[in-house]
Amino acid sequence: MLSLLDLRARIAAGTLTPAGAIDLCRAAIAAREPDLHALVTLDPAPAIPEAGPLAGIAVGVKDIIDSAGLPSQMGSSIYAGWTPRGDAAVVSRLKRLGAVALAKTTTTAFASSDPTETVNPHDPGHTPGGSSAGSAAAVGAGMLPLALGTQTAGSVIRPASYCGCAAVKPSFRLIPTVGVKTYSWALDTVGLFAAGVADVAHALALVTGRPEIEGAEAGSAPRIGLVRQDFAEAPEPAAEAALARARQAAERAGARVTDLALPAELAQAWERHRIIQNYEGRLALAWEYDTQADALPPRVREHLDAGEAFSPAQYDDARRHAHRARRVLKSLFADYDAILTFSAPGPAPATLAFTGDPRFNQLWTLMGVPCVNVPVPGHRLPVGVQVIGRFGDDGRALAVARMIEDALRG
Ligand SMILES: NC(=O)CC(=O)O
Repeated sequence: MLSLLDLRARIAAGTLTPAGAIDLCRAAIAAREPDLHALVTLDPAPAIPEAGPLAGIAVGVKDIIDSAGLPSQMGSSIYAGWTPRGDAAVVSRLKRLGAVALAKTTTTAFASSDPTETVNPHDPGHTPGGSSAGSAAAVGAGMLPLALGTQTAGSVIRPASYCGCAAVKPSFRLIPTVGVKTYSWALDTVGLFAAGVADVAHALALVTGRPEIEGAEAGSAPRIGLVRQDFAEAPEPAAEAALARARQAAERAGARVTDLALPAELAQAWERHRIIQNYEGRLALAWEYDTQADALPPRVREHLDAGEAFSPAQYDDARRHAHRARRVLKSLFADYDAILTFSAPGPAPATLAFTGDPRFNQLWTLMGVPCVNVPVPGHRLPVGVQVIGRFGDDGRALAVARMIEDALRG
């Protein structure tokens, strides 16, 4: 994969120019994209700033996030050719840092769960995951050093796990969603994909203007709660093995890892995630649903039909459960520095018709807490584990994730 930090170091050392770094991506895209189908649009002649902390860094932008002058097609025929005038807030920030919005990456329709044409960079017979399919695949394939995604259920962490790259779904609203097509205003979170955890941390610190995110320390003996989320169906053996390896690596690095059973309030919130997601999705996509329902692919249609059936009382009840669970989780974090759990039920499923199950992700999206995917080496197809921090403690979550990543690589 292309490391953002490595490219920046070579540019700082004068052995690579920003234009040269972009050319490296173009060459990798030329080599891999014909088989991968991760990109929707490639900017033929983007401005390439010479200066800035992200000068020379090409970014993939999920096709529900606006980049001025490039179409935002939402993975749907309804928006074929739709081209926004301006940048989404996060894209504008990246450009100000010197980055180049080189390509729009594939998304499932409206960031829901219908498949895209993108394939897994490690095996074309397997899904790359979703909904941020193209971003995860492009970074995992070494075509881009940085990509933007979004997560409403598991759309950053799960595809990163399937494609073998690092990713962060930050604390809720840490990155603005202005200029991002909304599915659920209570859940949608902009996330980042990059080769390794250090690359992701560097990008998040710059994008948010918070250098403390990159400077945070894991501590000499971080307290890690190992959470199995037993309320979700059991994972596959490969995910179990990855979690066990990550636990051993964390303990080798000095962490104190203890099994943590989540209180009932968390399971109750977990099972109500879909009510909030689809009730809000039905309202957010009212124009599309009311005027062009036949153009919606089957899974989006199914989710919006479900949203149509939920009452305001059910929605309000789900939000009360979520609020209660956030309070319980906050008190849990008094005794832990991070949580370690599954990123996905297993390796990428051997199909292109299904983007995978977000059952190990959805609770944490609803809780609004930072989640980091750490690739775990040793499997033919990538399997990741998820490091989760308390709300607003993105730096420490990334530091603990980095500690585990280093120990796994050691
Ligand atoms: N947008 C999402 O998070 C949906 C998913 O997890 O597949």
